[in-house]
Amino acid sequence: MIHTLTLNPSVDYILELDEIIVGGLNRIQHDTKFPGGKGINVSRVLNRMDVKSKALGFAGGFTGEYIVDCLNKENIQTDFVQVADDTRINVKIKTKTETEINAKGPAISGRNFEDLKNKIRSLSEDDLLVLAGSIPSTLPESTYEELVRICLENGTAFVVDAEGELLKKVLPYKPFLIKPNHHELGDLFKTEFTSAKEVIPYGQKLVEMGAQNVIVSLAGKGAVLISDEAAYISSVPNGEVKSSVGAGDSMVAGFLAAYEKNKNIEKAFQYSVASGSATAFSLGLCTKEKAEELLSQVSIEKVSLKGEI
Ligand SMILES: Nc1ncnc2c1ncn2[C@@H]1O[C@H](COP(=O)(O)OP(=O)(O)O)[C@@H](O)[C@H]1O
Ligand SMILES: O=P(O)(O)OC[C@H]1O[C@](O)(COP(=O)(O)O)[C@@H](O)[C@@H]1O
Repeated sequence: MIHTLTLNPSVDYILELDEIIVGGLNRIQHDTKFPGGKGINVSRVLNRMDVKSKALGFAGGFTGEYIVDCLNKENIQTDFVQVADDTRINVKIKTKTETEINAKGPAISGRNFEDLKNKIRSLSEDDLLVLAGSIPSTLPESTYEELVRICLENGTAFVVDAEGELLKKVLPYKPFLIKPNHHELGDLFKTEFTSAKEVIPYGQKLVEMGAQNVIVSLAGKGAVLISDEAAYISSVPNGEVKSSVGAGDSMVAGFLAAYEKNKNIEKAFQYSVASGSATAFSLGLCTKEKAEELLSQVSIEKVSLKGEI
């Protein structure tokens, strides 16, 4: 079974208004809240795609209760470690552009972390763990590395969607999939990208460092999948972006949902991009119907890499 891990979940509070007056009183035209955090978003999209998953992580206080409640109401199984402080609230301000204010999150005690490790220890080779998002500030940057070592011991495959050192440190353990966006990839290699093609050699470096499959998303400019066999460049559908919060997570969920059905990397990548765009074109996360409606607009070009690495 797929398990998702959100070490720093959030209540995502989305505020819509024409413009924001910094230092003034702003009245909101429309507001919504969602249970958020990258692993939770993956579980919610998987559920919409009829794939069962269990959401793990840390949750505390009234905000933690809200998240667990929302997930259970959607029929998503949860097994969160209860922490003393409140789960964070992340504010997403949608004007003509999107501004995100992500809070730090609660403190995690040594006991909390031990409890979580015991839950990861209970996974087997029939399971897959998705480790996604930032970690609470009280945990060290080696946290994901420590957890994927447990996966390796138990033969549990894993996927990582994280930035910087968190991501770098898990590569030697051979993640099945990683999904940096082009900014995160640029930060890793101290460079910038303007097109999908430019990303390929850097994706290949991540494959050399251990990743089995690397998806790099470039928002409206397309996406790239790189493995040791080939690279695929994808177009993205045209549409009006309503909110791109969770678009990256929808790509991870779409990829896993399709791969579980057909074990075909190229088709899973196409479904992944359609799912990301379906979320970008929605307020909230995509539905299966919306993702499938966009599928025919996602064209994939295969680029052979044999002998080029
Ligand atoms: N302007 C856009 N037009 C179409 N699709 C988009 C747009 N912005 C984002 N997406 C979809 O969402 C995916 C993830 O977006 P991106 O911003 O690159 O990732 P992340 O959410 O991880 O930062 C893209 O690959 C694409 O499928
Ligand atoms: O847009 P993405 O990258 O898919 O992820 C969106 C999710 O990530 C968050 O911004 C949290 O991100 P971090 O875990 O990296 O702090 C949530 O508020 C939101 O639900």
